[in-house]
Amino acid sequence: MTDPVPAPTADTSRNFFHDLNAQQLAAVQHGVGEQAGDTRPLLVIAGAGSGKTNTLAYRVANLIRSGADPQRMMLLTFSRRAAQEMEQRVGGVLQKALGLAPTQSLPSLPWSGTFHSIGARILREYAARIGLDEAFTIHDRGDAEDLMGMVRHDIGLSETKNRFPLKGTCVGIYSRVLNTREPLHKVLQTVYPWCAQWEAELKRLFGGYVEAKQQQNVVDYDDLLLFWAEIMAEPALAQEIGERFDHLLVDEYQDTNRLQSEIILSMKPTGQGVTVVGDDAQSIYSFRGATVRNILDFPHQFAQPARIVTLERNYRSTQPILAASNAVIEQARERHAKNLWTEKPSAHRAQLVLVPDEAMQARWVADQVLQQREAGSTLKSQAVLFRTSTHSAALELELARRSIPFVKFGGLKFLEAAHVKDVMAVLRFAQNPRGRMAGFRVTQLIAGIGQATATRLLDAMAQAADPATALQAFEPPAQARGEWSQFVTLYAQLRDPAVAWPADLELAKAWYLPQLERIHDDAHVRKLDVDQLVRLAAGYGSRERFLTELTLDPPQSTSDQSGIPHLDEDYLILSTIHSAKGQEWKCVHVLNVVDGCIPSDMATGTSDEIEEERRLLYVAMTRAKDHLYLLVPHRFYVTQQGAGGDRHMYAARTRFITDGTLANFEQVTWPQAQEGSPTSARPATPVLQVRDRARAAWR
Ligand SMILES: Nc1ncnc2c1ncn2[C@@H]1O[C@H](COP(=O)(O)OP(=O)(O)OP(=O)(O)O)[C@@H](O)[C@H]1O
Repeated sequence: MTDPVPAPTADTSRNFFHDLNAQQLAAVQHGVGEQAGDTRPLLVIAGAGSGKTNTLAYRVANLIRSGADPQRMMLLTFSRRAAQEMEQRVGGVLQKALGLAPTQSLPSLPWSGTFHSIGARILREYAARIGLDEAFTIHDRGDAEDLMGMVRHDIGLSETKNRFPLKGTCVGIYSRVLNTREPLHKVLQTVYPWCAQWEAELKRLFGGYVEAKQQQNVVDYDDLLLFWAEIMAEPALAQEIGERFDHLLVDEYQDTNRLQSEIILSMKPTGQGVTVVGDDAQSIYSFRGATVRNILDFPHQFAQPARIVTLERNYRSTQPILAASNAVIEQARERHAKNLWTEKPSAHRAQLVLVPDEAMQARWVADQVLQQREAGSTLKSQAVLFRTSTHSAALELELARRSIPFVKFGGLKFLEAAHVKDVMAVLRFAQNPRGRMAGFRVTQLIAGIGQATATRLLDAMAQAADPATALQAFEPPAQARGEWSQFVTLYAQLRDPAVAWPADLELAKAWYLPQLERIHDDAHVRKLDVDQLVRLAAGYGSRERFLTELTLDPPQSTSDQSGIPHLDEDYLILSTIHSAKGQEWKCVHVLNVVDGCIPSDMATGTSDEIEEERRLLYVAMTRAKDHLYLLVPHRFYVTQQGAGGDRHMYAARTRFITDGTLANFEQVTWPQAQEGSPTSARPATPVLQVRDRARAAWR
């Protein structure tokens, strides 16, 4: 139980609002206290760096100090990290404003989290009422693809004469249909035209996939939203759930999809108590089915029109950086108009740095990062951003060569590492004995058990009334007998309710480490991740919560990656633009600001895609506080080109920085052209294409 929050006094009110500007204040006070009669839903259009996070935290704190019950607030954020940060900030604001002692406990927000994790909680609570077994486990994207691949194979689609779409593409299509609420044929037509001929087969495949999930009692990411939306389509349940919450607040609303907006609407059809915050200019997740329409259409979706508050003062960037960013976004086709302004003057314009190629780009960035550090900026206050994870390869080499520590976000994720998946699979298989994917993975870790035996075991389990008993009774091949009986013992321990979390993870680890030694040469490196998993486990109340939360929002990095420094050290941030969302740094470098990269050559099909690429560049630029460098390599590796291309092409500056907007940038060419310097001119046409020859030798 948390202590009740003391009632505000006139004095604390003055202090409370002291830090906010007029627009932020309007958002914080809407419908609260004297304005309680205003029941309109609230849309906060928050320009980049305009204090969105702060404003939302203040609003939540203001609601609590005015008597709202934190247990009856649902706060939906984009990541688990954002939810935790919000809880801390709200606590901080309340502590400061109400003069609470540091020892006094602050209200927690039990219903804050991502749409998917809150969806998982609702599903578990309501499982019995919607015909779901509450022991369900959750498939991440990798598992979903594997299961789709199995069904694809089982129904004979992997042997079609013309190649049938790969399992990853099939999951992509399936997920898009669910999240956008569009019919299959439309999704095929608009996003996957090369798969349109397979419509009938895809339908059959998706039917089989749904069937398989149900048999195994697993749900995938999309089901968490879909089932939640379906619960909400049932009027009695919708009313019951809607009435459990007085306030529904959604952050990063620009990156929600149709299903998510349907959920909000059905929970609060009148719009009373609904607050959404976002910036249509920063919508960058349409590849996941997000639609910028949600934020554009929000004002008119409820029984009463919404109040719109626009935050236009930017506190992050200097005036020249903001001017350059505004110049990029002003050319967008459709948006909620706003005029971002700042009071931070600076003599430094954003720089457009022209370099000969990606190797020189890496050198320039490394030089610049060190110079900035000499000038007093820590490495942590600097970031290098890029469109795609692979684009930092040359830079990573250069940084390693110069011993500059860095951490990369947006590459291989912790949970994608094979050994982490192995341990998670052991826990999941114990949690849900019908989960075939986890079962396959785990049983094949046992020496002497291969695919055929694993299939025999899982079939027996699927047919049994009690799958765990079927596992105990299973007869393995003679050569696996010893190892098998160890596993059977472990499995029984993991299913024993007397074993309290996280002791079961310790048991799983003790069983797994010898397998790890046997399977991987670099077991000692991988063991660090397993240790990390055990450390993480302590933060979760139960195995079920651990599995759910980690599957939905995994930690970002693995020890496989080179040079993860200790957290107390200084290190440079490398990040994809997508993973840089919501963050800010003193100095920001953006790599490969060329056509073919931003916009990506994979995304130039439709004007919607181009618009999203423009917003991506805008998001990258608006992360910078004091210094912004956009790098334009002259020669650039492109992924899509006609036959015979040498895969490096002469690149042009991104189309989003037009000639008309160039005045906002300082152009720098590096290295400066010198007589006879090899980099001062385009290289001559090569006499010999050794790479072509090498390829031709195998044709
Ligand atoms: N009223 C204020 N006075 C002074 N500084 C502020 C105020 N509001 C916000 N800031 C500062 O502005 C910066 C940007 O805030 P925040 O990170 O919340 O922005 P944001 O709107 O979430 O940005 P984005 O959408 O671009 O990620 C932060 O450094 C924050 O401390």
